Amino acid sequence: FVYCSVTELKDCRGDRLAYSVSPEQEFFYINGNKVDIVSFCDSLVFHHAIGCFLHSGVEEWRGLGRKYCGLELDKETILQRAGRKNGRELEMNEDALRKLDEKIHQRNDNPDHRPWLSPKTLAMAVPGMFLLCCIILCPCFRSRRKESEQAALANDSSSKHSVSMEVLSSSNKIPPSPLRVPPSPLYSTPSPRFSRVGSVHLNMSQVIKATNNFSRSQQIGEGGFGSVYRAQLPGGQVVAIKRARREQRENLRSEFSSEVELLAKIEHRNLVRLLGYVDKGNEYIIITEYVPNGTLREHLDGQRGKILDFNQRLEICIDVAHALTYLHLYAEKQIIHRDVKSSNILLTESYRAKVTDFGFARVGPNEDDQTHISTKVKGTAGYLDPEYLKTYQLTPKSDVYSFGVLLVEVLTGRRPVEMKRAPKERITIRWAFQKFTEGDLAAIADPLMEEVISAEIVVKMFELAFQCAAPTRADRPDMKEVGKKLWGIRMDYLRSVNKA
Ligand SMILES: Nc1ncnc2c1ncn2[C@@H]1O[C@H](COP(=O)(O)OP(=O)(O)OP(=O)(O)O)[C@@H](O)[C@H]1O
Repeated sequence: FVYCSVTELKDCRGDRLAYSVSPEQEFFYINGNKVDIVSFCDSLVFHHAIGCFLHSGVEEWRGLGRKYCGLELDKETILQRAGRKNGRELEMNEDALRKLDEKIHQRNDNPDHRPWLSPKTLAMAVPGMFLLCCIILCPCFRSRRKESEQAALANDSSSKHSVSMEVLSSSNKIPPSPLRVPPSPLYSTPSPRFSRVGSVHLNMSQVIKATNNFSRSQQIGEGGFGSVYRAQLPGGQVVAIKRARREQRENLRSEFSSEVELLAKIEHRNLVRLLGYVDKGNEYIIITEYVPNGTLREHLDGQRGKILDFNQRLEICIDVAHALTYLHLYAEKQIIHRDVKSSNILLTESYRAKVTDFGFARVGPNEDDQTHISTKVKGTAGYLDPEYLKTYQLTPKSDVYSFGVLLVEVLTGRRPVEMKRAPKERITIRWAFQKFTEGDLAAIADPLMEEVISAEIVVKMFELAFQCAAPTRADRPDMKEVGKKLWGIRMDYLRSVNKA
């Protein structure tokens, strides 16, 4: 299934997306510049979400979106837009979009850029919100999301976008910078050599036995890397066994090395622990601790029974903030996760969070005077830092951006990109920010959350989310600061609950 053509997608603002794929090569372009697949898909998701039209080859574009970006382009929207491409409706869309864009996105190339939440914006927005929400949001949280909407959300594929990562070279092995806290004996690992990794040492036949020959009944999940199985070892220990997908094993070699090498170096209660691995012949298998209570995304979708209450959501966010702070600041080498998203957050029975999936993770800058590393863009559409997308410069602030998107996701219950929504609502963070500035908190809080929460608390959470997801990395706080702020919000929340 190969495209051998060049096609263009005109967007409402004049960008042109194009691709050219032959059996040997595939190229992706934005405005004539060759870009990598992640930038291309991110752009495609965005342009489609805002209701742009296809210049030609609707079916080709749909196939492309599905194959490379895990994106189901909505045929009806495309055709409708295509039919009206010179019409007034599109001009109005462009205009509205431009205004919204100017309002919420300070441009990266503007030296006078300010964070989305400047004190002035807040000064205007917060009193409005208090008036509108009458201090408490009692009725706001009570409406239930319709079942059909749930089904549509479940079908949304925005979170599936995996691209393999380059091998972590030995040049990435760095001494800890003087600014970084020296690793405690608890965190240090005795040897980076794979053969000594972890506490579980299984050979392939033991893995086959433990998984009942990779039986479907033991399969608990499927991701870009492959399938994940629950297995009980002879001593009774329950583990997760991740097996690379057959057809992708060669491509995934680098992702596998990356995940094993990085997981081997970390130990934190909010990070999934590596127990062992198998790298034999054509098999790549990672054995990690088993985390029994599903992913955060499944809980937000209501697929796991009881809906997460506000306090649980807050604690999960604090756990993730701690995990990222550890990776950025306290691990032996700075690690940038690069794929922070709700489906990579696993929950324990007591709803504590553990961050997983280090397939895209990278060691941070290795020189004291280096602020970033330049690298191909990897990650998941919707969570990707726009500055990293534009400059290819990776810093821990890219994880902070993704964390901001995650906070909005946790508060609204919506995925970062929801293609089945009206065009204005498809990019969740833009829609949420628009509603936030209008003071309409009731519209953005997750309707599945049924509690009464003080508007002040909700405002603080959204403020923090938008600060984390500021377009420019200099405007984003670091993860340690984010963790502290979340703690403060939790204290306020507990006080407000005790008072009530
Ligand atoms: N340690 C674990 N304990 C319990 N369930 C797990 C564990 N690891 C993964 N899973 C389940 O398997 C699913 C897929 O796992 P994972 O996301 O790690 O695979 P992946 O191929 O790396 O995915 P991605 O497409 O995000 O790269 C998860 O969504 C989760 O449901």
